[in-house]
Amino acid sequence: MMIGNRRVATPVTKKWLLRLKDSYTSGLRNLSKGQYAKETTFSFRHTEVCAIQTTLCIRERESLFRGEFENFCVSGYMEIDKAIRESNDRRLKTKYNNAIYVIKRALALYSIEEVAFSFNGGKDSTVLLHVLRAGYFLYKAEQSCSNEGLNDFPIRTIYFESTSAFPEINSFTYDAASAYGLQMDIIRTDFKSGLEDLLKTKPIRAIFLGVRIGDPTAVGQEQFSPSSPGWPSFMRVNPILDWSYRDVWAFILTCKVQYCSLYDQGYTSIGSIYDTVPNALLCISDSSNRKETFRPAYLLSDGRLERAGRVKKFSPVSGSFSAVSNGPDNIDLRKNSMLTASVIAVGDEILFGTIEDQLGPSLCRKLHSIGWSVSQATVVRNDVDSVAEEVERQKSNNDLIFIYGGIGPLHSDVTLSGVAKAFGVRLAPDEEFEEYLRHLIGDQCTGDRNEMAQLPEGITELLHHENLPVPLMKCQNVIILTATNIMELDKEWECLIELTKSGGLFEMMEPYISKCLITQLSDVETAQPLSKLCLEFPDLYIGSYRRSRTGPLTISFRGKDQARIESAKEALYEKFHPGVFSETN
Ligand SMILES: Cc1cc2nc3c(=O)[nH]c(=O)nc-3n(C[C@H](O)[C@H](O)[C@H](O)COP(=O)(O)O)c2cc1C
Ligand SMILES: Nc1ncnc2c1ncn2[C@@H]1O[C@H](COP(=O)(O)OP(=O)(O)OP(=O)(O)O)[C@@H](O)[C@H]1O
Ligand SMILES: [Mg+2]
Repeated sequence: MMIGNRRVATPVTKKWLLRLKDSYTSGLRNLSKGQYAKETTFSFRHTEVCAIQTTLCIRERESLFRGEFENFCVSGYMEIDKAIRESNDRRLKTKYNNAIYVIKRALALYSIEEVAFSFNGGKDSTVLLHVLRAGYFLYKAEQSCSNEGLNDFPIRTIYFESTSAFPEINSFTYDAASAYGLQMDIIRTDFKSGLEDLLKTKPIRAIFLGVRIGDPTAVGQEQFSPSSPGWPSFMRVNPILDWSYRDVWAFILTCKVQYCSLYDQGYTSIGSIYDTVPNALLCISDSSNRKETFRPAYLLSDGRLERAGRVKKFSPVSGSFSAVSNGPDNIDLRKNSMLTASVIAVGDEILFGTIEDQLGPSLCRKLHSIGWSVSQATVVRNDVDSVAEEVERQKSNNDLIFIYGGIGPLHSDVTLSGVAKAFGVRLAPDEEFEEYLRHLIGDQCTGDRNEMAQLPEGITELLHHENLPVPLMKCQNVIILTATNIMELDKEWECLIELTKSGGLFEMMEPYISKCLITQLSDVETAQPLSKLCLEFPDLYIGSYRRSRTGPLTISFRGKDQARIESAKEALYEKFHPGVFSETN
């Protein structure tokens, strides 16, 4: 593959490099030092080759675009079209051609007054801006059989401006609008009412959006999708719906178009200032001055993790993650909030009683230690439907589900199929996962290996950690553990916590505190006062249990507020003679 005057070998040999981070960062380091001669050959995986390719493009680009906004460099639609046609990225060409086809179809179906472009300065929006311009001018050229008089871009552009947008996004949007002569309608209300008002006064029937498969809002959408029930009526046109994260960056870098500067600071998908941080997967920490810097967005190797910088924001007040969804005043009072998980073990042997499940109880303790509640721990049979039914039941009632057992190449390893079925997707081969397996299993085993590399399509995130030989998997809110014993579980848990701290995988809550009292009082004596105590302290979990019918009764208090636990304990003491309770762990 020729990139500029350098040659980078595509991975023709079987020597794939497993450690993605190390291999490509060292590759890129070398490249940036300019040590490689014209014919240097690398053995890289396709994502790495793409990263190197984009780096080379960006370095050319940097020299072209210094001085960004003062001198916004305009790309003509002909240049865009030419850049794609001349590129040897076949996949990008296909994606581009499909998008142009969708745009031409839309323009054939609706008049120019009836269409609008929803533009917000994000990377997907930026791609759409250029593809839409190219599509529009190509369409017009076909119609009029000439290129003359084709300088204006008349498609109405709508921008929902918000005070919670990043200033960089705002200024990029305005700069792009003036550079490309966009006719902007600025709307300062929410999407729905803004669109309602707009559609009352304008004849808009179709809106182009930069939505892509993998965006949470893309679920169920096609290239032409009517707006949802309850929304004003229009057609959503999604020309880049099937583009991946890689395709987006390949387009931007191949066409050398400008994009918002935040993407060079580690932001990979941009929402509001309250719910977006740089993607921790791009973080370079400098231990000498304790400073964190971030690599640019186009270097994110696994596009499925583009939203890892969304939703959670580090809260300096509490020193840990908190949910900040609606603004700074809404900092979560984590003591009162509750997140629930459920735990599913897959294994006929546990149900036969041949094997004792130790992972479930350990996982429950671990979840409690990070402040999560466990709503249910179940064991299901090694059977696709049993797994699917249980996951389906639990996934909407819990924030997270942990599932283990039934992972591997054996006939009884049905967990992934069950998870796929629960989400209504199929299992599909995953190249990246297969590489991990190949490294782990070696080349002796071929048949089963491929089978194991099939993952629920479109919903699986691989959770990489350097201490894990094979990544864990997350399918929406289901985390699939591969541990088969406590030691392996401890290790996987440690990795999950580290990933959470660096990338906001799930939320760490205020841990639970518990206190236990023991007494020789009988159940009959304690029953009524305890019931009353539960009503007085509804925010605490107050339980009681015996380890034997004749031994002492244990009363446990569990909650997140030490003072409340102490008050409940005192309130219980007051209901009985002094000295009948003693404290234990
Ligand atoms: C022009 C436009 C049309 C939209 N139409 C719909 C719709 O029909 N149904 C819907 O649920 N959301 C609709 N939305 C909202 C988006 O699905 C989504 O909530 C929004 O783009 C925020 O995405 P983000 O959370 O990734 O930033 C629309 C948004 C825009 C800008
Ligand atoms: N504030 C907004 N104004 C206009 N259009 C918007 C706005 N927010 C979202 N959209 C539309 O929804 C699409 C999807 O938004 P999304 O945030 O997923 O992508 P993006 O902003 O283009 O890129 P990124 O994923 O990097 O944030 C946008 O491309 C745009 O068409
Ligand atoms: Mg965005």
